[in-house]
Amino acid sequence: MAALSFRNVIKRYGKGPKANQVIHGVSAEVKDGEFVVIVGPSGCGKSTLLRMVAGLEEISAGEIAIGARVVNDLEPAQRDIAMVFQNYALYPHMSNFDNMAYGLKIAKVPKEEIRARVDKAAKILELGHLLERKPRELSGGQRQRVAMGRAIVRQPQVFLFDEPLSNLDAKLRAQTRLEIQKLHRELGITSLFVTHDQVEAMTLAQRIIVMNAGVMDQFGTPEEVYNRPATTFVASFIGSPPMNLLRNAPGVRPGQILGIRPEHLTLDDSGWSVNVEQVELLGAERLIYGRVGDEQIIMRADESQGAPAVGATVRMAARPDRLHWFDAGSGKRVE
Ligand SMILES: Nc1ncnc2c1ncn2[C@@H]1O[C@H](COP(=O)(O)OP(=O)(O)OP(=O)(O)O)[C@@H](O)[C@H]1O
Repeated sequence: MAALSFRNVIKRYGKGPKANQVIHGVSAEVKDGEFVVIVGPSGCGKSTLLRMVAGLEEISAGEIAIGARVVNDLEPAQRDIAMVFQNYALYPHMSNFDNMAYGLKIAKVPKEEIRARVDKAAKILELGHLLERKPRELSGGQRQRVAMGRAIVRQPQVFLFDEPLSNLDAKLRAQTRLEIQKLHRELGITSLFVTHDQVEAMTLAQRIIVMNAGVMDQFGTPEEVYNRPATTFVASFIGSPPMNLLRNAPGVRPGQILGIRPEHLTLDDSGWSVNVEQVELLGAERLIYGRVGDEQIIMRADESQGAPAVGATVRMAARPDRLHWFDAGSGKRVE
């Protein structure tokens, strides 16, 4: 196991004046044994960051270190990492056992040791009875577990996961998420996990890196990212429905943005006047969509608050201890 350091990492695709810089100086220290999720919308650079750790992309400037070793110039095979991909990348003609054993065979690990390591991984992943089958004879979730098994047997310093759950249906995704958590508890291997899914990020991560167009906007625990978003981008990316960001509401001065999560609004006679445009019933909760002046506002209400009629005018107030203030120019949180 090892810590993982990003030191002012930059990535450009292409050379010369046509070069396209996509990672703009990322610095972060992932602790030994930590599970860190990199999250952000499509194109923000999360896969590029992961692929630079893996050695599948060159690092244009800066350093990546695994433990005490700077890995910039090391081949992927020398980096002591194992990667789990979205599309499993299993060999279809090999049994699941051979798929899991393949990397060890190449590395000339003795046969008995291969058997022992594969059996141990299969036990952790509950794959024991499926080892003699081929990948096509498994479900998507089972295939993903074989892919994880192949990574585990290598006993790497660092696990890299590139959207490994995105091909699974919702139920299997939730189940595999639990398995990955269990795996991390048992093995304690430093892990970097890329996803565009904020729920996955919030539930899996010990800490989250939120990427915004090649810049790391925040690196913090799920609680920090949710309760103290560093920028308006983080505030609107994490949380569903997103945080309300108001520029023109009464009480907001020019140059400021006021952030309020939908669950921190209440119907209260002292609040803003809001025209209700839509009400969505979500089981025990309802979402009330409305307008305060020319801005949209969303409130999450429980049953006790009743449901206003569409077209009605209500008053909404924010919990004063749950206000977030941002600078309108930079989008950064103002303390
Ligand atoms: N080989 C390449 N050549 C040129 N540009 C690239 C290359 N690979 C990625 N990019 C660009 O780099 C940026 C970051 O891409 P990257 O794949 O890291 O994003 P991502 O956050 O992982 O997105 P997604 O969730 O869609 O996979 C994008 O603008 C992309 O177009």
